[in-house]
Amino acid sequence: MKTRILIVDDDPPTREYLSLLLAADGHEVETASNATEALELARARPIQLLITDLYMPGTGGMDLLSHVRSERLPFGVIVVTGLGDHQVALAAMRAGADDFLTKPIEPERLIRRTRQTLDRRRLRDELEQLRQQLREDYSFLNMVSKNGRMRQIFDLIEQVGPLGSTVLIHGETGTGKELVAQAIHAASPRRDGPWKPVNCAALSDSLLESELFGHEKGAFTGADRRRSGRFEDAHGGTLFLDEIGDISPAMQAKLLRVLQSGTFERIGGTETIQVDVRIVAASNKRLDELVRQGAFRSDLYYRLRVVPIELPPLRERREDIPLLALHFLHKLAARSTPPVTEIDPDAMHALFSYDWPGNVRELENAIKAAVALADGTKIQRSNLPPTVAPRAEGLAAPGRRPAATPIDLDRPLPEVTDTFISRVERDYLAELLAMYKGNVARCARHSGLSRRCVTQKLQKYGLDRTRYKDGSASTVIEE
Ligand SMILES: Nc1ncnc2c1ncn2[C@@H]1O[C@H](COP(=O)(O)OP(=O)(O)OP(=O)(O)O)[C@@H](O)[C@H]1O
Repeated sequence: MKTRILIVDDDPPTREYLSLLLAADGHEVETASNATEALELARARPIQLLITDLYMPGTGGMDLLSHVRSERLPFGVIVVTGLGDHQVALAAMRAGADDFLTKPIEPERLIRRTRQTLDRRRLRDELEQLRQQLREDYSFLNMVSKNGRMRQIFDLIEQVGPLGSTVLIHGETGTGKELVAQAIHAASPRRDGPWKPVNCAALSDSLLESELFGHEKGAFTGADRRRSGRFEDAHGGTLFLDEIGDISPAMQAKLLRVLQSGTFERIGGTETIQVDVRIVAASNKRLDELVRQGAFRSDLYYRLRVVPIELPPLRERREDIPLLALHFLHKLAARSTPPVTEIDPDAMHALFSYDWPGNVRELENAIKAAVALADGTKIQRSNLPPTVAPRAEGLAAPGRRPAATPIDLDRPLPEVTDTFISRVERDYLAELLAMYKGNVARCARHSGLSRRCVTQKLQKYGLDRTRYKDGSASTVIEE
């Protein structure tokens, strides 16, 4: 479907020029000569982008912009400013413009920036949709996923949850094995009974045995009183045996006996105890491999894997990354002031591109860290851990940092804060100095600023124009 773009300018030749270029790029274009007409058109039929001149007789582009944003009209806005109108452009960005274009507008720049803004808008709309769907379609007992394999697992949990069969979950670390086990418990008639998890890898053989089966008073040194084990405690509920692949052959034999008979004795005791417990086991090691290597008993393996569940790693269900990221953001939002509720598209792109060896847990931790670092209500790429979003390359000499150059002077400003403005302005001036080899007059002419203003700003940012004379300082700015 073609995108509809509305161009607002009081100057007929400009309207004509912009319309021809954008129509040639495959967009459907409408034009308006003033803000009132533009608002009527935008309300009458949906548009995806509004490109408006800022200076028009009557209601100007800035007022049009604030109408659009206060009415929450769902389209992108690019404002057109005069050469050197950086302050005005920044004010428009603050008021909700997606980008600005400086006159005179070259065709190639118009097309590129229009496409960029449309892409960003599309991404933002998709995120908004995701947010909605997150609440409606994609959650299941504390889990979220839109991935086909995961949805099949959710269906399976619904089916086998009520049956009481033993379940064996396999998945890499952090893929959600415990959450799935909890969901099985929650989907069963035992949901009001006890839920008892045991991490089998964390305990030595003797401690694990006592943890699972309990002990009598005096059974071993330090057993000064009788203690019930997890099997007993889980009576009427679910026992979750995590990292089952790590238990020793001796423990495997003991466990098998309990699973076969449904009975056991406490350590040091003679009383046979019978319990009604559902077993859910999990491992990040492949038990079938361990069986093949002779490290895990096959009879125990088959007893455990009555219902096997294979959890896919996050990199094989990338469509879940934005969904999970927003899910964790919502969970954390209440804890931060102001609440961090958004993820910048660049940051989302980094999340989406990373391989997540630590799976969902690593993603959750990355979002937690980013929320703690976020300045404002949005997570930026720079707030993410460096493993996820590597910092800009650069083998800068000590005390120096690579400039953000070569900066693209046509790039839309992603986030408008005072520090950001200063950084952009400094990088912009450094880029100009490099381009014009330190010639202030030419920098002034290019930027539309007065020479005095350029000189003042160079002083403010500690930029020494003489260092750019021979062209060698083009990539380094003194900190
Ligand atoms: N589909 C999901 N939706 C929402 N949260 C999830 C999902 N999967 C995992 N999580 C969250 O990710 C974290 C790790 O999940 P969990 O502890 O269940 O993984 P695990 O596979 O048991 O990890 P380990 O292998 O280290 O024992 C938890 O905080 C969990 O709540």
